[in-house]
Amino acid sequence: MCQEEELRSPRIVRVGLFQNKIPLPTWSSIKEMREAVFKMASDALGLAGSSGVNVFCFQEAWNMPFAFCTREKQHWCEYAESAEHGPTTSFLKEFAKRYNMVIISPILERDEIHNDTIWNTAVVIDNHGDYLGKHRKNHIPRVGDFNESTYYFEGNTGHPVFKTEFGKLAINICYGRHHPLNWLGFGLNGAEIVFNPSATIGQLSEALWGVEARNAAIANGYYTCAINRVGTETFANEFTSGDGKPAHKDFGHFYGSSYVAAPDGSRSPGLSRTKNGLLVAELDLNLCRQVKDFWGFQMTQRLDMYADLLKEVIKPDYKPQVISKTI
Ligand SMILES: NC(=O)NCCC(=O)O
Repeated sequence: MCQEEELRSPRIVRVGLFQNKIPLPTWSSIKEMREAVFKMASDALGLAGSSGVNVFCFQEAWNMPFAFCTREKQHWCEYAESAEHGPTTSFLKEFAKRYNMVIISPILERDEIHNDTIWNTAVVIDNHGDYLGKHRKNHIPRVGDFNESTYYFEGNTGHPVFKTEFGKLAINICYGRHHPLNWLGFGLNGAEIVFNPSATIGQLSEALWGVEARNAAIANGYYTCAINRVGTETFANEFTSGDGKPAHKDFGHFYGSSYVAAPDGSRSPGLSRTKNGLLVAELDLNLCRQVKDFWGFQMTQRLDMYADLLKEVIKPDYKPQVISKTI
């Protein structure tokens, strides 16, 4: 619970987390899909705008089927677009300006300047409708049907924090939530809210979902906003999971359950496991410093000691520091 302070006024920010099913079957044309998904987004953004949301975030790869399970290149790579000037960013700029709202838009990015490379990228549009910057997913899964390394490499944008009129924001895309150092990186750069746009399924990760972003909020003294995709996506062609089981056409159930966690360990209820939804939560950013002052996790974190350890561990001739009884 955030306390009143003598010297600082409350810094209230309203966040909007949107989880959505794809509105059309996966085999629809890209043009039809784009039209339908943009229509759905307009409604969600309108609702967020009328609810006074200051920062809105979509789920990972929100405007396309989560097709990476198929390992097919044709069609799916056509969804990739410029972060700066692509159709999705152009579409969202208007809404950001109209509703005075920062919009975080995780998309499949195509970087035409660098040889048409493809990335998993979150685009940040500021509340004046201007492109502010982008972050590329740092950790790419190689687990189950999450065959994302077929499409793009690990990101090369570090741990950027976007300074906005509504606080210092960062984005830790999906699988990056399993990496405590990734969360730490955004904290070290001063993030006050870290969004975790995701696409993950029941059998794989539901047991971890409520723990990881919440723990990151506690450990790093910032708010976290975990947003998961929702629904079951079925594809035209069968694919295998490399586990000896029969080929199949669907990925499993994306279980939604988006939520917000605070640096004091409290959290919001989660959205539905099966339905689209917009979670609106009001945060007082002053809580970040209050929790840091109280617990002292940052003051006691001994970065120098861990920096030395990491420097040693990455050496090819590193010998693990194990002490055993010699006879
Ligand atoms: N999209 C993505 O990174 N999913 C990986 C599965 C998980 O992290 O739960």
